[in-house]
Order: sequence, then structure tokens, then C-alpha cells
Amino acid sequence: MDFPVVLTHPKAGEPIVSIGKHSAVYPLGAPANPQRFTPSLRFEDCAVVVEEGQAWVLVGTSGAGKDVLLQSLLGHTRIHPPPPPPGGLFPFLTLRSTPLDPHKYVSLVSFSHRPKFQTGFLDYSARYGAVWEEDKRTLRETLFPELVEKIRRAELNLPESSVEAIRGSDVRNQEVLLEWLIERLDLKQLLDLPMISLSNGQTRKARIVKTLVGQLGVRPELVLLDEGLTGLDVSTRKSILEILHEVNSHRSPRVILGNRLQDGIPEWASHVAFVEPSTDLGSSSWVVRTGKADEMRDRISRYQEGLFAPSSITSSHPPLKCIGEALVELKDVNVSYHERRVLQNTNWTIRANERWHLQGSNGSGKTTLLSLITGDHPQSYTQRVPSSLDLFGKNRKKWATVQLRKEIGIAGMDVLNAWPRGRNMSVWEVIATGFDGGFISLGPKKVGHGLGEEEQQKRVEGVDEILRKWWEVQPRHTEDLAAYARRKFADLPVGEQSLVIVLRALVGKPKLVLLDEAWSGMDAETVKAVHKFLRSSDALTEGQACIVVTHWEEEVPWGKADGILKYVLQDGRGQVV
Ligand SMILES: Nc1ncnc2c1ncn2[C@@H]1O[C@H](COP(=O)(O)OP(=O)(O)OP(=O)(O)O)[C@@H](O)[C@H]1O
Repeated sequence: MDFPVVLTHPKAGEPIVSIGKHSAVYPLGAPANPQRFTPSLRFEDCAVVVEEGQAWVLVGTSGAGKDVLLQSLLGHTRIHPPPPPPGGLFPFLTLRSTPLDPHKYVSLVSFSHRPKFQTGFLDYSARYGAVWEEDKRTLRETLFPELVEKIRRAELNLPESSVEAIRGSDVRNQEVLLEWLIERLDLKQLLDLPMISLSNGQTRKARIVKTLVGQLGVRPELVLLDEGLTGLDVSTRKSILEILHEVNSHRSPRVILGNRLQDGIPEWASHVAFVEPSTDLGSSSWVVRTGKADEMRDRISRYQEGLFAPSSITSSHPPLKCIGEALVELKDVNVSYHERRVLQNTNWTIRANERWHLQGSNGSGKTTLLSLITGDHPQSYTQRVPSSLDLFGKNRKKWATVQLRKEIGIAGMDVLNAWPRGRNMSVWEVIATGFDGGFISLGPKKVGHGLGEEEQQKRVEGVDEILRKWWEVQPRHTEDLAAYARRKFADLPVGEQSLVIVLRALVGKPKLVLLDEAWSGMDAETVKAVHKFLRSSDALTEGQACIVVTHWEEEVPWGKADGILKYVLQDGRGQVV
């Protein structure tokens, strides 16, 4: 389907973004005297001047310099000297005969942030069961609620001419773009599903669509898309990149993409701003270098060299030959929602010591399958002969779900998104909840309640030990371990939070460890260190099994030589390949 060319935004003669050479970025409220304050980011000997027709990609680490740069583009920092007048940061918006407000016409969609002040635990398992009335808002209503509502009202109460007026050209353009995106991203069959029931990847696609289309009557002029490729399967990544290329070329809207180092640079990029750690400003400062994409590719590839080379990681773990008893056995397992069948006659046996890579496109049922194994899915109870689900030697019905949480360590985006950050827990306390798989610190020593003195002591030592062992392989030592353990979890960059959630999954040495997109937001160096850790007997010991879910082959810590096994889901059916 071709891009509807009629949608092109008018061409602006002025630069899209303008930040002067040698500018520096400070947090809002930092003292006005720049000499006395270290900037968070500095534009080395370059400026960022995005011209009409160019395609820019910002490359850098999550939760660090790249975020500062993106925040600067949203006007959330102080740039010194300020972007040159009269156009300021966005000359293409301000130097028009009728200037446009950047707060309204520049939007960000970011997948590298988590809500900081959520106090309660978000029950991610809610989506597996019956959907409550208040959660029934469909994707269609969520994508464009004002439009759906307004047109509905118009159609009910107003004469045809008013309906036409509401469907004025701008709104009509938004509708056309929405239709085009829905078709390109294959979202049609999901439109009337409750938003809550969409898979992670499906939700991400929907959020990207929503940001590109904008609010009723306000088509964004510039969209910043941060880490929009994470959590998406290979073919969706390709489609998203093609779409971004097309919408940017037609200025409908203009797009600046924020990528992690490991995401690479799309071939259509014309320019790159690379955010590197500063060597002279201090550990928390960053330097931006810009250039034509071809020149910058070389510079970035030097950084990437060796970051993802599983074969170069030495393992202290013996090859995984001594496979053991069956931990999980699914026989002809099914999951369906009314007529929608998500898993069909699924068979899978997971044995002690095995390492699995669970694969499948977005929406293929991976999370559903794992939620059966964790006992979170209501249909884990309702499998009837000839279907059966056995967990750790017993039928699932014989397990209390809280007991299962002690047998299975889980890390991934669902846990990360659900975490009650407003509770102000420290890194140490978050890891300690892993023994029982809970989300709040319990007991006098914060390692669980109702435990004897000896068990409490053992758990305290367990948390100290996993932190100490991780500390031996972690790539950056900017503080001592004790200070790190006391840090507030919610204040850490998202990649560090992901890492703490991985340690939480490992601390209790559960029989099964599930790592579902567990590297979300981690920079390449940290991913490499976590791989090394997982391959060592410090992380996983004799008898434990591990399942890794990721859409990126490079993110699997084990290779063929280690005996990695693959389980692939396609159209609700699974097979070992
Ligand atoms: N309550 C529900 N009603 C209808 N469909 C549902 C419900 N819950 C989940 N689904 C559908 O089940 C399918 C499988 O979702 P699941 O989250 O297991 O996919 P996934 O393979 O983990 O995807 P991703 O890679 O995007 O995380 C999706 O198409 C989803 O829309």
C-alpha cells in the first residue's frame, strides 16, 4: 500500500532543529553561571542542525546521554548558550507567519522510561482473565478516542453538514494516516479488542501509531521516537523502519529516531548524533558528535566491536549435557478467548539444566505460554484430559500460586512495568523480594515474613552474595557496592532497573528462571556482562533451568555449542526446532 502523498505537511524553509556549536546542556534550575556547573551534555565541536529532507538518528545509551539529548529537544533542559534567536530550538515552527507551539506539535514516544511514582503493584496477569468493564476500552477507542467520540456524537445528533465540518481536512488527513498505518502494521484484527489484552509488541505498535497520528485536529510536526524497535519481532522492526522512512520523507510527520547502540543505524539515515560518555567532564556527563550517517557508522561500529560475540565469552559452567528430571510438562495445552485460539495443542517439556530460547512473532503467544507455567493464567487450572499441565512433579491444580513463585524466578518487562516504584525500595530490598517472588519488602530483615532466624540470615547472605558476584563482572564501578545496594531502585536508569530485576529472579536459586525481554533498556556493555554472569555458575547452578525470550538472537546468552534449545511459536502452535 503506497503512502497517501496528499498527507505531506507543507515544507518549511527554516531548519527543523537548531542547537549551536559548543552549546552545553544543564538541568532546568541549574545555576546560571555555566563555569561553576558541570553540564550533563555538551555539543563538542558540532551543532545539531536538522534541515528539511534529512533523516536523523540519535544513538546512545538508555537512561543516559541519549535521554538528556531527547529531553533537550523537548525543552526540558537549559541549553547554554540558548539556541540562536529568532528561531530558537525549532525555527520551522516559530518562524512561520502563524507560529506553532512546540509543546503541541513536537511529541515523544519513548519505550525507555518507567513510571516513577506508581505506588501500587500493577497486576499484569489481569489481562489473562475476564476483562473488567473499566478495562474494556478497545484499541480503536484508545488510538483516537476524541475522533471516535466526536464522530459518534455527530452522527447521532448533528446534521450531515456538521459531520462533514468535523471531518474537515486536517481530521480527514489524520484518519487517512491512521488507516494507512493500521494496514501497514496489520492492526486491523486487533482494533476491537480491549487494549489491555494486547501483547507487549502489539501495544508498542499501537503507541507508535497514536503518536504519529496525534490528537484530534493536531497532527504532530515532529515526532521523537525513542527505542521504538525494542520488543518488536524482526518483520515488525523492518515495517516500522520502512514506515518511519516514508512518513519522514513526506514530513507527515518528520521523525527523529533514538536508537540504542545495539539497534544500529537504518540505511535510510542521512545524519547521526552519537552521544558518548565524556572523558573529561566527569562520569555523568556526555558529549554529542554529529555527522553524515556513513561517517558516523564507522565510529559507532568501533564501539560495538566485540560487544555481542557470545563465542568470545568464556564459560565456567560445564557444557549442558547432564540434563535432568522434567520440571515442566505441557501436553496438548490450549488457551482461547471465546473463538480466539491463542495456544493450540501445545506440547513442551522443560528439564533441569536446560537452556531454552522461546521465539515467536509479536502476539504469537509467548507471554501466554509463560503465564501458564507461572500459574498466573486462569486457564492453567482448566486444562482437561487429554490436556495436562504438570509443574515440578505435580499437576498445576495441586499448587498454590504463591508456592509456585518460589520455584520460578521471573524477570522481564511485565515485572519491570508492574513494579511499585513509589514505595522507595532500595536495590538490596528489591533483590530480596525474589525469594518469595513478591513485590514488597516483608519481615524484620526485609527478606520475607514468618521465617526463623536461621532462614532470615541465609537469605540476607544470599542477597549480599549475588550482589558481590555481580559486582565482579559488572562493567562500570562508579561507586562502591554498599552504596549501590542502598540506592533507591526507582532512581536508577531503566537499564539498571532491568538488571536488578534479573538479580531478583536469580537470588532464590529457583528451579526455573524465566527471562522475558529481560535486557530491556540495558546498554550493550551491561548486556554483555549479564550474559557472562548467566553463563557462570555464580548465577545459575546445577539443576536450574532457564528460558530466555527475546526477538534478538544476539541477546541469548548461550549458543549452539552450549546446547541451547529453541521452542518456536507460530499461529498458536509450538515446536522444538
Ligand atoms: N483477554 C484476551 N482477549 C483476547 N485476546 C487476548 C487476550 N489476552 C491476550 N490475547 C491475545 O493473545 C495473543 C498472544 O499474546 P501474548 O502476549 O502471549 O503474545 P507474545 O508472543 O508474548 O507477544 P509479544 O512478543 O508482543 O510480547 C495476542 O494476539 C493477544 O492479543
